[in-house]
Amino acid sequence: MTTQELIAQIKKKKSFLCIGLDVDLEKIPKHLLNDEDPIFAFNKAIIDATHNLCVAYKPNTAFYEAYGLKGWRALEKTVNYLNEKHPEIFTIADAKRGDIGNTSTRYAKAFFEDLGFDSVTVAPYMGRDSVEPFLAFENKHTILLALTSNEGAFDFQTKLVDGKSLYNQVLETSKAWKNAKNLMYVVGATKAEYFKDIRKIIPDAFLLVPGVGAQGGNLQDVCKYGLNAQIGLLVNSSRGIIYASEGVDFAQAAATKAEALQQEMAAILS
Ligand SMILES: O=c1ccn([C@@H]2O[C@H](COP(=O)(O)O)[C@@H](O)[C@H]2O)c(=O)[nH]1
Repeated sequence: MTTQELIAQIKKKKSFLCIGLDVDLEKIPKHLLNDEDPIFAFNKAIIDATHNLCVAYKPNTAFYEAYGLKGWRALEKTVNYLNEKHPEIFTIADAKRGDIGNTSTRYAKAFFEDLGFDSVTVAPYMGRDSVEPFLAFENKHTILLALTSNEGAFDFQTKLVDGKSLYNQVLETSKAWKNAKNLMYVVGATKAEYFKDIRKIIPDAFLLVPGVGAQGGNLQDVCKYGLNAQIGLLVNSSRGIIYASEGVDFAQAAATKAEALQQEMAAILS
């Protein structure tokens, strides 16, 4: 998907909501456990109920890898379902990959070509040659970890290196990489006070912003400095939406939570 197609979808739906599909069999409604593929059954119901309210879905691959082959098959069925039924939706494999160049190429092929995701999250710390293999794919997007939502972000990412914080160095250095137009960045909603400085370095890039909902991040705070002329934000909520109810009404309850965020976004955009 091109960035322009993503922006057009955001404007049409008045939403920059990304829903995280982090499926935990211990948290999904019990009646689904009788299904042949409970993970996919859960995702399909959530997608059917919420696709008009969001522009992206982000399965975190850890939640699928944890179930071995069954999990990978459910992940594949989920992204196939999205690509077939809702091709306008932006898909994010939250896999946090990155390795030496030839290995990164295999990761990129796995997520972009085999599974057909629009984007994948990548860790920047092995440097340029570990990220450029992902950037080589036309109309696919590499979402680089910049300033993450967790407490541990302060262990390294905010530390000064040559007078600048490490996450700052990640943003500035990566801008010069080949095909940098295919870069987006992860910035946690819990770090809203950093958005002003981040936008000075990367005014035009899209930011994937996890941490609203269960982690306590606030949409208004993120938008104050995070929004740019092309919107430039994908704000993610996972547990806060998909586990709104444990009952048979779970998908409707998820839609109600998603709609509350979408309405807040529509008001901000207007
Ligand atoms: O900095 C980061 C990077 C990734 N994540 C992931 O996003 C979701 C957040 O889930 P919630 O349930 O809405 O808290 C999850 O998959 C994380 O692994 C993040 O939270 N922070």
